[in-house]
Amino acid sequence: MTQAIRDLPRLPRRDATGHKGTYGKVLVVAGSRGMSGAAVLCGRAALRGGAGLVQVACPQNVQDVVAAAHPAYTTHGIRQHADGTFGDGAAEEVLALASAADAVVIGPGLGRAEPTVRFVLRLLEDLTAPVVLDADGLFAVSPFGDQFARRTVPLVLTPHPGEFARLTGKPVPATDAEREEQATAFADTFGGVMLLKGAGTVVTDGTRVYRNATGNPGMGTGGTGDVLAGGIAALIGQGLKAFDAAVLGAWVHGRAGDLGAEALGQTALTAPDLLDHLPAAFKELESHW
Ligand SMILES: NC(=O)C1=CN([C@@H]2O[C@H](COP(=O)(O)OP(=O)(O)OC[C@H]3O[C@@H](n4cnc5c(N)ncnc54)[C@H](O)[C@@H]3O)[C@@H](O)[C@H]2O)[C@@H](O)CC1
Ligand SMILES: Nc1ncnc2c1ncn2[C@@H]1O[C@H](COP(=O)(O)OP(=O)(O)O)[C@@H](O)[C@H]1O
Ligand SMILES: [Mg+2]
Repeated sequence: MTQAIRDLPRLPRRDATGHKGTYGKVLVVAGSRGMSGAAVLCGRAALRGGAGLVQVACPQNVQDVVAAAHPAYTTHGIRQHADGTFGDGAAEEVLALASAADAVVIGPGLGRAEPTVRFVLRLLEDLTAPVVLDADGLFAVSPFGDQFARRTVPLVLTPHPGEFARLTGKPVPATDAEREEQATAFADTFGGVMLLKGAGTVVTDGTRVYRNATGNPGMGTGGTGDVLAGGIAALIGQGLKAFDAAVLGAWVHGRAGDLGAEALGQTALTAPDLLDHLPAAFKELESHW
């Protein structure tokens, strides 16, 4: 194994008397017509990540498809525009759901139309639970401005290099050193957690910097990032601080990818295979309880 488990944040042990209320309620705000899979992968990852309860909020037109993809999360069909994206008034519906959430993921598969951007901005204004912002959620805040700096509610941004470039307005960082330097400067300025994905994912809060060594190029396949976002939210829901959840989430996600590649090879690996290998990756962490 490339990184010692003892050097990672500890996976919270599950108390003998714990119950689903103990392990966090995760709300996934994701999906639109044509991208229901992003919501499914994220919701399933939150379950695999150990969340006590997972709710998936998606536009009405994809609710049945999302619900049919897994029996263990609940789904909430939110009002929509004619094109199958979150509609006018959707933010109020989602905020009502989020009032009971311990962590919220916003972004996978939302789309990028102007009303969706406004929807995301409205959620970020009013949410009081920690947020993992990914994919089209990141698009909505790009380029990243002062209005998001020093938020009191924890915010974890999980861009891939293309999304990071959109956030910063600069070209994609060319070297590992540049990735680390730009990610750290970004996190320092906005006061949250930056997880810059790709080979050698960097996680930083502007002061601490973790470079992840698990994972492999087999993970360069659609939907693997949606799995990561759901997993991090689940760890926040179990009580980890945002930075620790991002570090442990990156490690276990990459480890699932490595176990998946051992079993299946890199070429044929798909995002659902990561979900299937998360149990073995988590068991490695549990062996250190
Ligand atoms: N089943 C589904 O419904 C899926 C939906 N997805 C959604 O599809 C939408 C578009 O997401 P995309 O990420 O494709 O869109 P983007 O246009 O943001 O990113 C794609 C581009 O980013 C750049 N990029 C990505 N990784 C890079 C790296 N490591 N180094 C350098 N450049 C890199 C590349 O130029 C790539 O073509 C999002 O809403 C996303 O959540 C995806 O998550 C895939 C699965
Ligand atoms: N060569 C690689 N080595 C390690 N991890 C990788 C590699 N390529 C991709 N990944 C991982 O796969 C995930 C891809 O996320 P993302 O680009 O958001 O995918 P999607 O949006 O399709 O879900 C990230 O966690 C990234 O770190
Ligand atoms: Mg992505």
